[in-house]
Amino acid sequence: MSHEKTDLASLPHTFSKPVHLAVIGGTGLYELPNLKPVARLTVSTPWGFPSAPITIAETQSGEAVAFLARHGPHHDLLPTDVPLRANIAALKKVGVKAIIAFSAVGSLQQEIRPRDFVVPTQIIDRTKGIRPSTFFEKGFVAHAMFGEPFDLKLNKIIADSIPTKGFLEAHDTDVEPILHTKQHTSNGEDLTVICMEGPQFSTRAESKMYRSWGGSVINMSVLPEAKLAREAEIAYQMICMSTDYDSWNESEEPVTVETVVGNLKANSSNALKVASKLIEVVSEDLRTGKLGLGSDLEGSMKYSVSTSPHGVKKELLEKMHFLFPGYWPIQ
Ligand SMILES: CSC[C@H]1O[C@H](OP(=O)(O)O)[C@H](O)[C@@H]1O
Ligand SMILES: Nc1ncnc2[nH]cnc12
Repeated sequence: MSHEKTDLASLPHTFSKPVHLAVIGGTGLYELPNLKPVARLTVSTPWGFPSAPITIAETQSGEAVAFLARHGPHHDLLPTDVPLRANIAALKKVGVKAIIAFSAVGSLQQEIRPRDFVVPTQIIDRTKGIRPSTFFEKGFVAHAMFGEPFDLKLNKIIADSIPTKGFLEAHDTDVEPILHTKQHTSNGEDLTVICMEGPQFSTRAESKMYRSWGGSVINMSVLPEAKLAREAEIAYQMICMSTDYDSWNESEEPVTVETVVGNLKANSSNALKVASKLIEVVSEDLRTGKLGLGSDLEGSMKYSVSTSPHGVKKELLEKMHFLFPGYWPIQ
């Protein structure tokens, strides 16, 4: 169902209830047109403004979901320039406990075909250390756990709710896309997303090296987004939408934006289908607390701090209170 187009600028700028679930849209996914937008929030954070105002939309059954376009509504932010701390902090402020993040990726494996979807379980960092990657700073030191970079409960909900075959639709071809999950790989192996800096794509040698490292797919977006969500105690899972075979596959032209864009339309419409299904399932879980989504992260950062809070500068603690109200008393 596509919803009548609403003039987003005319929406209220406040929303009184906390919103527990967020969808981050990547390349090709700039809105959730099948949901009814009910508010558009401009959230100022100690780390600046997010990539775009956050749209609050409602499902037919009245569940509220927050939507944020990672590269801005007109895709004018390079992967390196996405204000990730502001994005995650703003979502935390509206009450988000779980994030489903979509990303257009290159495939590093023959069996992951363009237009297939992948739910990764591991990450390898190939960014260049030029993206601010933590909410903490000199004067207040903390170390979040990141051995499992994605939320395992969210990962399982996705694998249980979306069938591997028969759910994603073929568009203008007869090849039906597949959803790849760790649960459905023959040997239960991790599916690994390599995160590179970009904005240029990889060389063939790099692409082959990533394959030798066990990489499944490659993008420019999962880090530090996933790290910041973990620090903010938000359950986070990325859903990767394959658009190309990157540069390793010598029987294909190395990836170009044209190839990526060619597959985006089919991917975006499948992403909306996946998002609609997951919004219902995850919202219900967050409402009933059945699986306790996000609950195992609650309070985790309180015990991850190395600095004694007594000597910490007041301004720094005030900044931290934006994310963790009440964790460390301000004297
Ligand atoms: C346009 S291809 C490269 C671009 O696409 C992906 O963006 P996103 O993850 O936001 O969908 C990839 O990470 C690169 O930023
Ligand atoms: N081959 C690729 N490398 C990095 N990011 C991508 N996004 C889509 N395709 C990609």
